[in-house]
Amino acid sequence: MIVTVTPNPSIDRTVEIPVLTPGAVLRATDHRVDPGGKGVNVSRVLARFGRPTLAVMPGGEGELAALLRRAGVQPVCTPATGTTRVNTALVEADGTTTKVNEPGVPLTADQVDALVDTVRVHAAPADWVVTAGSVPSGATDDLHARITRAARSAGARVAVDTSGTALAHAVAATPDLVKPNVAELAELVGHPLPALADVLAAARELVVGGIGTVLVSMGASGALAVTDDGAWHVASPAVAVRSTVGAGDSTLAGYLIALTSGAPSSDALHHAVACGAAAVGLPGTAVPGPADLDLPHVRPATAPDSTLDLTGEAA
Ligand SMILES: Nc1ncnc2c1ncn2[C@@H]1O[C@H](COP(=O)(O)OP(=O)(O)OP(=O)(O)O)[C@@H](O)[C@H]1O
Ligand SMILES: O=P(O)(O)OC[C@@]1(O)O[C@H](CO)[C@@H](O)[C@@H]1O
Repeated sequence: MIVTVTPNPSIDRTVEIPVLTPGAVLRATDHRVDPGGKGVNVSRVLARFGRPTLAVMPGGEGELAALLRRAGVQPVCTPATGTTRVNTALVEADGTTTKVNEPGVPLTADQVDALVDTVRVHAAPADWVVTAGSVPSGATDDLHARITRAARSAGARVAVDTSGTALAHAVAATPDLVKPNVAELAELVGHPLPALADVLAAARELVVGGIGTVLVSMGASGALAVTDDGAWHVASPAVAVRSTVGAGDSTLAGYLIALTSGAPSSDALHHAVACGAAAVGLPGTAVPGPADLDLPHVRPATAPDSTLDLTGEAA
């Protein structure tokens, strides 16, 4: 069982437009609504792969909980007052995505404590707890670190996907896995990472500091996994990009699905990249299931090629 935690969940609204012209009245060619938030998306992928999962999140039994149940995910709602935020993605015909994320429902100190306590309870029977996304106002930037410590004290392994100061706090709590993208990792280590060699060095630094696995998603350049046992890179296959929203969450879910099936890190990374690539081929925040994967077209994991230039990815 994998429990996910999304302190700042969302309803994701995607509007497809031919091209984004600031200041113009744009006519949508299509639109859709998905449950959203990083942990929520990980749970949705797990559910599509038939894996048991719970999605812990602040909020009542409203529209988001109903959407999640329809997606086969059991929500665990913790106390919060307010309406779930709506995050809007404007997706152009070439797949370029502009995202507007609302701030979300603020939490009181008691509501933050209730979230952490709920995680502790549900972490006890879990193999992994994934805590991910932004920190809502009212909570402090050490929220994912607190959740990491609570889940670990209950015996679960912990994966974190967040950014900025919240990621720095989480790293100090040494979770079992972190999943930054290149820009997030660069901010964490405090310098740009223009080549795969730089990303590898930064990831190794974290592993030496006590993080079990650093899984770096690198957009069109695929993903890198670094553990105590080694480092592997898997390139992304060429994909017609429909929407990149949720690709990182699908990558993390794909990694954990394979790992908890007993796969070694190299094969887990292969599965992760297949899931990420499948996600970008789907509209909005739609997430992949087994039938969406094109495993034969994803190249096997190799030792990272230090000369690979990542310029073009956010470095
Ligand atoms: N343009 C692309 N072409 C092919 N694959 C892609 C592309 N963009 C993303 N991917 C796949 O999706 C994975 C995750 O992408 P990315 O690194 O952009 O995640 P992210 O920044 O965490 O995204 P998000 O926060 O929106 O979930 C990549 O490792 C890759 O497998
Ligand atoms: O505002 P945050 O919490 O950083 O990110 C929220 C979000 O952009 O992340 C998911 C994609 O990873 C979306 O479903 C959601 O809208």
